[in-house]
Amino acid sequence: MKHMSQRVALLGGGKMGEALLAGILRAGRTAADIVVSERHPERAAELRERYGVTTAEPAGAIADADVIILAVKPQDMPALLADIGKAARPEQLVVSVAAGIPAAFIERNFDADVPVVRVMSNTAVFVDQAMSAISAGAHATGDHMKLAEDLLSPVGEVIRVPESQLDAVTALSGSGPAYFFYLVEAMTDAGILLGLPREVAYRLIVQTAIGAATMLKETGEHPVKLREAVMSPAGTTIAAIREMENHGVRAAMIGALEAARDRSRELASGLG
Ligand SMILES: NC(=O)C1=CN([C@@H]2O[C@H](COP(=O)(O)OP(=O)(O)OC[C@H]3O[C@@H](n4cnc5c(N)ncnc54)[C@H](O)[C@@H]3O)[C@@H](O)[C@H]2O)C=CC1
Ligand SMILES: O=C(O)[C@@H]1CCC=N1
Repeated sequence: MKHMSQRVALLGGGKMGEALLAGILRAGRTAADIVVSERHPERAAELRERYGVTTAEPAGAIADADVIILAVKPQDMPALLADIGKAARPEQLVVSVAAGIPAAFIERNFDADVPVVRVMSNTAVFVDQAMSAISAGAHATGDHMKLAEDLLSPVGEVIRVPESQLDAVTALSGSGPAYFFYLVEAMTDAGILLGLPREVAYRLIVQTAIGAATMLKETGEHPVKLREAVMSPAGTTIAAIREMENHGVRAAMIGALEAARDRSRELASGLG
């Protein structure tokens, strides 16, 4: 089936759900082919109004779907699977964007052998600059993985990883946008401390971040080389880098991402 005519059921209309909905509509899918299930009525109404999609309860939403996207919080996944476990069919593809929820957990909540592809994406889906990693569950074939790639590639980059790496992926790129927003916040505060108006500081930093990311992506140079090209001997940059090393910023980042990976692992514990 041409993937653009596939019918999609999106279960969970929150931040990631809306990012994906907006993205797949931008990619050319029609609202008529998408049914959203969102348990908060006012949120469901907002999505109907904004995107022209229909909404339904989970079991109703998946009835005619070719692809079922699970975009609820990990803690809400067991209840959602209880709602759709008997209705999901082997000819459908389930795509779960939930952090930490193993494909095997999702599979064993279905009566049939339903193919599951896990995805760890991020909110940059909103601007078609997402980083998505996908992993196959036990019943997912190469065709299912291709289907998931076709769903996600219009909204960003897609890579395939073993499911065992998805907790680390969540720490790096799933949560990753927040680390950069946090850094921008801190640098903006520094700009204010140094006497710049907030909006000037913010504009300087955001464009510098875009420039640095573009240099990393387009030059293919190692970040150490790119950093050394900025660091003039006895100059301003090395003065800042020394302070960062003195404050253990590098170790803090490593510890922070390890904590995110550990939390992703914890999300799976106690699922039953
Ligand atoms: N927010 C992010 O940047 C990212 C989130 N994720 C994952 O995406 C999933 C969703 O995260 P968010 O969108 O941030 O959460 P959210 O809380 O914004 O959205 C979840 C939505 O699902 C709805 N929901 C819950 N149970 C439901 C049910 N049984 N039927 C219908 N709707 C139901 C909630 O009302 C809520 O609107 C999570 O599993 C998260 O781990 C993955 C990558 C990035
Ligand atoms: O913070 C979280 O748990 C979700 C998963 C990755 C980004 N947001």
